[in-house]
Amino acid sequence: MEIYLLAGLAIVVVLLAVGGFYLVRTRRSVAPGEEETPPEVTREPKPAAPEDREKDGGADLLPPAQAPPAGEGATAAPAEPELETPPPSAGRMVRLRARLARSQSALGQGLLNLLSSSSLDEDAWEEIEDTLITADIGVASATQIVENLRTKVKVLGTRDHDEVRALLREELLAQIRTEAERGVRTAPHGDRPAVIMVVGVNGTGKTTTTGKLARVLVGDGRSVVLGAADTFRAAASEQLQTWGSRVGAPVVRKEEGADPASVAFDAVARGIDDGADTVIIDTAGRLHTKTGLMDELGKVKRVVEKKSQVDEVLLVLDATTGQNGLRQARVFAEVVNVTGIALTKLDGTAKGGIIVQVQRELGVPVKLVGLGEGPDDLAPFDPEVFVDAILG
Ligand SMILES: Nc1nc2c(ncn2[C@@H]2O[C@H](COP(=O)(O)OP(=O)(O)OP(=O)(O)O)[C@@H](O)[C@H]2O)c(=O)[nH]1
Repeated sequence: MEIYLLAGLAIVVVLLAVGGFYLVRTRRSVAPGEEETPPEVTREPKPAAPEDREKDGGADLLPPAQAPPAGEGATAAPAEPELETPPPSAGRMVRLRARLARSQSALGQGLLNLLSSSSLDEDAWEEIEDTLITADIGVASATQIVENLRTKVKVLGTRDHDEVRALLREELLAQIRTEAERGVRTAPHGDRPAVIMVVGVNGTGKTTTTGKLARVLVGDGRSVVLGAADTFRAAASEQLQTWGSRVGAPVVRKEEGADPASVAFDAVARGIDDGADTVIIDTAGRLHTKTGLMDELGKVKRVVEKKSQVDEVLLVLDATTGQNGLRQARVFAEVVNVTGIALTKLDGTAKGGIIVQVQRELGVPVKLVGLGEGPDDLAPFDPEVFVDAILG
């Protein structure tokens, strides 16, 4: 009997020892954090709910916050990309004044030297006019400025540097100021976002300006949706996605070659669904034929207007392209109702006079100026800051 008891006890001890050994081994093979993972967390990314896809209108909607960072496992919560806080629109041009002064002050200094010289003869007046024309101010405006200055200098009999500067400032401002409202219309209408179409020839800085404008608006506290309707070049949509990601603005995009009007429509639909303040649509601007351009931009506008009115059609113009750029601008103005001009690359040319000429020719104000390749190098145009930068 005792033998049976002892044998029973020995079996229990052996079973306990073997059980303990396996328990320890199993626990060691589990990574420390993993044992807390609830079983229902799956390794597969959750497919989008059908209603979400419907809401996106089938477009490739890639808001950055939802895209998992490359190389990370699907179990890890997608890291929120750090969003940038761009500076507000107010005071931007003042901050960029040094750039303007660098590119434009040779014009102002040349004019001031000529005007305050003791021998202000016919040749000097001709040289003043040539200097203005060389700065792309246009013949009509240059002639008018010279005529007005001649009269004033004669009447006042002045050569004093400060007085001459004040006269020139007045004349330049008179040419640059316009009656038309210079602010970009970005405020929503009730539950509908403001819609801005950005048009222009490729390479002028259209996509960059669209991205920079989104930053200006985000800096002013507005919510923005971007539409990559330049489907002609896949890189343009990628580029816009990057701009949007940096400030948390959703970008509505589709595959290369997709119908630009459908992207624009989806972008506005997304803007309405999201309760966004402003939708900005980057369009393709290849100048194939005038009819082709008219058809494309006309269709984009018509289709957008099924959802919401178009508040602004901003024409992007490269300041370094001079007369060629103006010719292109004329074509755009003929096919679409341009409401404002975004003049880019003003940091790269001394021909800031193009502002006067383009406003005069197209009858629409320059609303924005690009003063560099940096993300915040776009500013609402301020004529006084501009003229003061020219005159030093
Ligand atoms: N220096 C300077 N460069 C600028 C400015 N604005 C845009 N650019 C540059 O101009 C180049 C063309 O800009 P994009 O925005 O790609 O031009 P786009 O008109 O959209 O052309 P696509 O993308 O081909 O449609 C880029 O290298 C920009 O960085 C500016 O104000 N100053």
